[in-house]
Amino acid sequence: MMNNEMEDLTPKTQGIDLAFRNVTVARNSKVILSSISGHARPGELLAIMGPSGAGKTTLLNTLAGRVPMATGEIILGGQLLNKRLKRKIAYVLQQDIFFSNLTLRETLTFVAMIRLPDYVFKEEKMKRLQEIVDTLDLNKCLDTNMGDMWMPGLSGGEKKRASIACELIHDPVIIFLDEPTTGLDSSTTSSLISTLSTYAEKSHKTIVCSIHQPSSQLFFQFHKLLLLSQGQVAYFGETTKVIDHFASLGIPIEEHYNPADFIMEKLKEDERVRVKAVTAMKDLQEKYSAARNMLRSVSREEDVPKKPSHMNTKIRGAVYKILRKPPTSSDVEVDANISDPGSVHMSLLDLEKPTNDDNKKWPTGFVTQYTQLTLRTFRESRKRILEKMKILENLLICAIVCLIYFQLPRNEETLRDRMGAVFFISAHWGFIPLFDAVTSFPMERVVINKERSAGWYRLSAYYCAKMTSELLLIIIQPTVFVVIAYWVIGLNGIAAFFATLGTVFIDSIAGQSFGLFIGIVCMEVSEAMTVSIMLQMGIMLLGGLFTRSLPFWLDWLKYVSFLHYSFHSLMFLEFHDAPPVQCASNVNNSVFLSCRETNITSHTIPSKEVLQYYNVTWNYWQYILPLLFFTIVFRILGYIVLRFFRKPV
Ligand SMILES: Nc1ncnc2c1ncn2[C@@H]1O[C@H](COP(=O)(O)OP(=O)(O)OP(=O)(O)O)[C@@H](O)[C@H]1O
Repeated sequence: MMNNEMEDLTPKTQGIDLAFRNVTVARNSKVILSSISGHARPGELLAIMGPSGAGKTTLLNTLAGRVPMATGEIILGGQLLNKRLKRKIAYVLQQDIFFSNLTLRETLTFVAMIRLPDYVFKEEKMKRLQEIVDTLDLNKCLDTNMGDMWMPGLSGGEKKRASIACELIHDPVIIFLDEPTTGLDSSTTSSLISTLSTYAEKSHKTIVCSIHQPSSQLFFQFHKLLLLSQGQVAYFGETTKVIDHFASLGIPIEEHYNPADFIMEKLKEDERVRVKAVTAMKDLQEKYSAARNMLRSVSREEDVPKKPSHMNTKIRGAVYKILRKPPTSSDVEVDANISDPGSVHMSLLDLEKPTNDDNKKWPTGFVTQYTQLTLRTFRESRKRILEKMKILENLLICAIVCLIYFQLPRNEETLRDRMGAVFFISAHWGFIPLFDAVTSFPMERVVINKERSAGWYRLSAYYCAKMTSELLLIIIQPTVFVVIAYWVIGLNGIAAFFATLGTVFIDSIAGQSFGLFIGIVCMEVSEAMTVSIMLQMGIMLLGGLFTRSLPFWLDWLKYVSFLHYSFHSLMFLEFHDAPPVQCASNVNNSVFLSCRETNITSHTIPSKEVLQYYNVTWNYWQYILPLLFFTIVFRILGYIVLRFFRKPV
């Protein structure tokens, strides 16, 4: 059970009022939300309830500033929602989105380090983290993997609490939760809602939470209720007054009936009840809106103290009468003045003056973000890249290559095999990181989008971390492979060995860059895989092993294949300054001039001639520089696509 003693949790910021007026959202000419108004104060837990498809998630997304096409007013602490305020909102999404390979401790430590400002010492950050872990009773699963549908990890309830912990860490002023009880058993649900309710009261925070159909015990833990039906307000007010309100509309809630169940059933089953409830709310809100406008015009006139305003006093009296006596018998709370940015909340505006820290776009600086993201990506990727099965697969492939090409004699008959071995090394270590990278972006896209939407860090910090944290990991396997295969096959000597190792690293990094770019452009694993397989075929064919002379109109294509450069640079290393290659036993069949010349007795082919025969006519750096160029260009292009074409909402 969760720890309801919230004393430990010492939030530094007080919550602020939330008010929204006439929020309307339409998509593809379909109205999803129509003129939704309401408000919540610090210390209150507001429930947004309604049948499936009523618009709860859309409303929460809109209130969190994530629906650009929404119209209406959203006012936080007296100010219209802006970028600065958006960063103070915590939004716990319906799905719990995490990196599955990280433990809860690693996940929460990352969040604390990146979301709490740089001026807070690490010890303080960890203390705050521990308070939240205690409050949400997450101690016993700190070292469990987050997990996903393929890998066992935290339970549904623990994951939900972990999502909430990630949002509470940065001490938000307002918290939105989209159906936090989905998939939880009744005792976990009840414990979660009572934790939220206590947290709202004790820490004076405003909490808005969408919920399907709570039990009656749970229902009354919410201070306020906004009932949605087909995108319209069917009730807004105190939860305790909902029964009286429906009774006043001629819809009495039967005794011992769960009010949430009753209302939802009535709204769903009987269109007349639905229309009645919506119309009553609309009338009520229109009356209050008119009263508020009158009040506002009176206030404006009074700002110009020219004439004594006994007329105004009369109007005021009338307005207050309307406000005191709503048209239904219940005291349904309607946004009378709290949502008015021009009146009461002007005072809050002064209290909420942005500090220098508030004005900062990001909670932490680039260095902290880069360091923390590098650490997290390294931990997450380590388990993926150095997966046991992958290591085994590569060792097996290495063994097969060693058996096939074991101690190749250096003669003309085996020259083709030698070339095949070199091609295999360059293709294998170009494509393994390519395919790994192709799937890595689409797989982490959901997590990154969630974090980018909430403004956790700069895209540049994430991208640089992603580009550098995996470098060390992607060169481990080719190193093992080359160290073994190079000597078993019997390739060129020691100097060429180190150059080959370096070239294979660059090949792998070029492959990874290309893969990352495809992954960013496609963003869906299946689409990215299809594109990569098609490109792999093209790259292989243009690599230089299968085709020596391409039609002139296709010949240029080889220059856009990274494999062309890696293969040719490895060929250069294999035959340049290398021991001579013995001519074929029947020199008349030799393709090399040196072997066919009768006056030559050595019967060896100079390296230069071999290289020329295989069209390796450039020097080493002329092959390596384009490879490096590819690496850099694809990384830059990847960033541009992510930055401008893959923006989260
Ligand atoms: N992009 C869209 N285009 C068209 N209709 C949409 C779009 N997004 C949502 N809707 C529709 O808007 C309505 C409200 O969706 P929303 O997800 O907000 O409902 P909800 O109350 O949260 O539902 P649930 O409880 O099932 O999660 C639904 O009918 C949905 O089909």
